Amino acid sequence: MKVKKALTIAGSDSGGGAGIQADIKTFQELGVYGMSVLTAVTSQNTLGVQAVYPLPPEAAARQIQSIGEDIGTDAVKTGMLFDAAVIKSVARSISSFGWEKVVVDPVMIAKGGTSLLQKEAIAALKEDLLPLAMVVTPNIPEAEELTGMAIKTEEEKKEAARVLHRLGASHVVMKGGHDEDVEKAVDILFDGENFFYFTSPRIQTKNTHGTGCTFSSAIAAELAKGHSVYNAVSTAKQFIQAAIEDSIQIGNGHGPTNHWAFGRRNQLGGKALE
Ligand SMILES: Nc1ncnc2c1ncn2[C@@H]1O[C@H](COP(=O)(O)OP(=O)(O)O)[C@@H](O)[C@H]1O
Ligand SMILES: Cc1ncc(COP(=O)(O)OP(=O)(O)O)c(N)n1
Repeated sequence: MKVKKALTIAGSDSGGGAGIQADIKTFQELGVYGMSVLTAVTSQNTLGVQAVYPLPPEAAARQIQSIGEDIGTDAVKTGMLFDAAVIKSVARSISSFGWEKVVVDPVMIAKGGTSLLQKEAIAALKEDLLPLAMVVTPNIPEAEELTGMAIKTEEEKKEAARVLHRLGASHVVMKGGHDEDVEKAVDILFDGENFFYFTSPRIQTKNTHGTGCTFSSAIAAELAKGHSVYNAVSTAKQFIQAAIEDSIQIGNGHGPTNHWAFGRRNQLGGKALE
C-alpha cells in the first residue's frame, strides 16, 4: 500500500487537545501516516499549561535524522519550538533533507497565557524558518509579533501578509480566530500576488483548545496528499469548522476540538454528530 506521510515537529500537550497529539490525530483522520519529532513536553490540560520541559536542540536534530534517513516525509509541519537553538537546529535539518512542503505554525502563547516561545527566539523564526515555509499560519497576535505592526483592519492584515511573504514564506494564511467581535471567522490566504478569503460562521463555544495546531496540521496533511495550497487551506478550513462545531466538553476549562467530526460527518452525508 502506498501511503502519504506527514511529520509534525512540535511540543507534547498531555491533555491531548493541541501540540503533537492534535497533529497526529488530524493526520490520521485525513488519511496520512503521521510521524512526530518532540521539541518539548508540556504538562497541560483544558485549564492551561502547568509546566514546560524543553528538550535540547540535538534531540530534535537526531529525531529528524532518524526519520529523514529511513522513512522520509511528504510534508512537514512545525508547531511549538520554544527557543532559538531548537528553531535553528530544525531549520538546518529540514534544509539538509530538502523538504519543501513545510507548514510553519508560529506558536507563541497558549490560550491561558503561557509562553511557548521565548521572546528572543522570534528573530530566529523570521530569519531561519520563514524562508523555508511553503505556508505560514499566524494568528493576529503572532502576526503582530513577527511584523512589528499593530493589526486591526483588513488592510493591515493584508499588509502584514505582504511583509511575511517578503520575509520568505511563499504563502501566508492570516487566521481570523481571534477577531471575536466579528460574526464570521475569516482566514486570508496570500500567495505573493493574490488574496483569497476563507469564511465560515463564528461558533460560540469556549472549546477551542488546539484550533491553530489542528488547522495547520490539516494543511500539511492535504499538501502531503499532493493538493495545491489553495485546496489544502480550503479542506483545513472545513476540517476545523466541523471540529469546533462538534467540540468536546471535557475538563473544566477550554475543551478540545473534535478531530473525528469532519470524517464522520462525511460518512453521515454532512450531518453534525449527536
Ligand atoms: N469560534 C470560531 N469559530 C469558527 N472558526 C474558528 C473559531 N475560532 C477559530 N476558528 C478557526 O480556527 C482556525 C485557527 O485559528 P485561530 O484560533 O486564530 O488560531 P490559534 O489557535 O493559533 O490562535 C482558523 O481557521 C480560524 O478561522
Ligand atoms: C504543546 C502545545 N503546542 C501548541 C499549543 C498552542 O495550540 P493552539 O492550537 O494555538 O491552541 P491554544 O493553546 O490557543 O488552545 C499548545 N497549547 N500546546
